[in-house]
Amino acid sequence: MVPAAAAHDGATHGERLMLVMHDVCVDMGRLRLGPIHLRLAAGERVAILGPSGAGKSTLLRLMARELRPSRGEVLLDRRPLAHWSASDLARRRAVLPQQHGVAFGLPVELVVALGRVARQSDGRQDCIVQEALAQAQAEHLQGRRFDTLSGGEQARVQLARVLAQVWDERDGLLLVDEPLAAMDPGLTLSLMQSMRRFAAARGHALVAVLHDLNLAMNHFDRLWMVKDGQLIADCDAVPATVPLLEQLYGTRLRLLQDQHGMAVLPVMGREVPLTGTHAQAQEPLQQTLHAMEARR
Ligand SMILES: Nc1ncnc2c1ncn2[C@@H]1O[C@H](COP(=O)(O)OP(=O)(O)OP(=O)(O)O)[C@@H](O)[C@H]1O
Repeated sequence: MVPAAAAHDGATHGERLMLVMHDVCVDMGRLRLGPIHLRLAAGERVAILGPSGAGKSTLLRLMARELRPSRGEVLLDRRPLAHWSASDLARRRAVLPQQHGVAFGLPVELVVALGRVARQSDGRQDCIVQEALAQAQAEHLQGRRFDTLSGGEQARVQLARVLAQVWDERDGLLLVDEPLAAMDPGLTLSLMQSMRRFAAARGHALVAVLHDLNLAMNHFDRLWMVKDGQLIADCDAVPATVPLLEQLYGTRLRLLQDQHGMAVLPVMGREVPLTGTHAQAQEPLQQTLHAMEARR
């Protein structure tokens, strides 16, 4: 498909480069992810999109150093991730996995405080835990056992844990995998705004794996589109990317737009021919990319 760099070269507008992936590959069972080349600037918000099983979480785990690449290198602040000590890395970046697997009966406050374990003397811990719970709209869950909470309540406590982890950092990195999937629409919106405010106030970059196209289009600067283990596009989250999204999912999409933002709706029963197998499908894609190039 189209080289990702054709649409966006990442961090080339004078921003401070935070994370670089160079020629990264990893084998995950039947899926080979990569080679991936990516650049992320401090303070950017990027949504990772793609069909189920495409390799989105795998990409996030490589950025988090939860997985080591079989080839290539991931650099954070120009230093290979492999050279970071566990405690330095824990202070600099926080990871919210899709499945957090904390099934034991810890109190909510302790689950959030787990985000602070890399700090040895931390006089502000109790205060930060409280404030992180408030940001994640989970204050009222204090005193409860984590394993008695609903899915959406557990997700908010886990979100508070990652906020607490990078609470007093500058220019850190938040890596979150479907963080709002278990939330109702009102909570989804207010927690998305909370995450944005939190990241913006500290200069943190925010990278989120998402299935919600509307969140991606309205709250993120950039989209990384992953399909079959390949990064097929790296582009701005603007209406002109809708044809790319149709190619990504093989589904016709309808874009609605007003002064409040955009909505992207799948249209039933109208499949898009996939690029690579149908030459004519290349056309809207090329036009979109040329339009993006022209805007730069
Ligand atoms: N530890 C593993 N061992 C073997 N295969 C794996 C492992 N982890 C992931 N995979 C496979 O790699 C592929 C990509 O998985 P990944 O979790 O990155 O997909 P995804 O795009 O995040 O999917 P979803 O949207 O369904 O969460 C899948 O086919 C998955 O089965």
